[in-house]
Amino acid sequence: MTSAQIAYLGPAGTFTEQAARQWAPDDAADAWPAPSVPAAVEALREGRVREAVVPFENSVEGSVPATLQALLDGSTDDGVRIIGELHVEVQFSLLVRPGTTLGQVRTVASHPHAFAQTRDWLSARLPQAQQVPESSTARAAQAVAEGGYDAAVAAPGAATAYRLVPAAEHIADREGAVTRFVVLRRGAALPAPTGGDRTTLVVLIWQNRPGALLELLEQFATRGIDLSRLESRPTGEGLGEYCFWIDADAHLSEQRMREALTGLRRTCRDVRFLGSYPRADGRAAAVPPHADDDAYAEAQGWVDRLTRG
Ligand SMILES: O=C(O)C(=O)Cc1ccccc1
Repeated sequence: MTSAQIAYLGPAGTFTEQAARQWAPDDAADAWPAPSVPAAVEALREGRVREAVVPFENSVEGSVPATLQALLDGSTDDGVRIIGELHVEVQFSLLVRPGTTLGQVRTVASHPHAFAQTRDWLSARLPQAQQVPESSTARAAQAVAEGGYDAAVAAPGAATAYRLVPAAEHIADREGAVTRFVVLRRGAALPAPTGGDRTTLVVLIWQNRPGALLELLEQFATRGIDLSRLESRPTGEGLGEYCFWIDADAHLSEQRMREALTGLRRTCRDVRFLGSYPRADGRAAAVPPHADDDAYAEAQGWVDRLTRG
């Protein structure tokens, strides 16, 4: 692989490629289709690419475990940060080699998230077909072109790249499914606050301490910070050992977020900061008057005056 500007979950024709093009249209010609999410993140850690675009979560199926794991796998401070996010509406087609009919399909390949979003359609229309997970929808389409499977659940646009044709289109069980992609950089300056930002954290609480999760949530609640995502994931250290993935609707440069983070650092076993970045939907955060920077500055000034006497 030569040095590229941007890595994405490949090969060509994935939804992640659509997200990468949307993020950096000028870098499209110099993008590297990584064979997996960990490979894309690794290329970033090794400085072979400037940015990596990876799928993070989906409105139907939830988070993409490979991405969460890849983000945690580095050293505690490898400098890899989320600097942006994108929402992409995904549509699925069943792609086959020209001449294959629906009735001839015995094996279907795709990314597990694509299977999850077309489950009802596949069980109604291809109840006998074997479903084989692949690293991405486009990898599945490529494998169909190579003769490895009869069909792939993939983006409509993948048909052109692999000379396939749709045996069925619009096969998602729910219309309007949205996938959230994140853009990663290593050693990047913190993106400037916009007033509609998000901070992603991974927090380990002390086990066997009653109220530990409540204490974690209070760090945000008392500082007027809305949480848009909270997910517990196993740490891999044993049954019952969990970490919490949190998206908080505030930027690290805001005092309320800095104080929440200080509180987490004091009271939790471990805190990983994965980035503060603008929300894809551009929605401004509703900051209660008691939690804006002016309120913090006024209160801090009062305490300082009391201290000085
Ligand atoms: O496999 C792809 O094309 C991806 O980009 C991952 C994915 C799979 C299914 C829905 C959204 C993203």
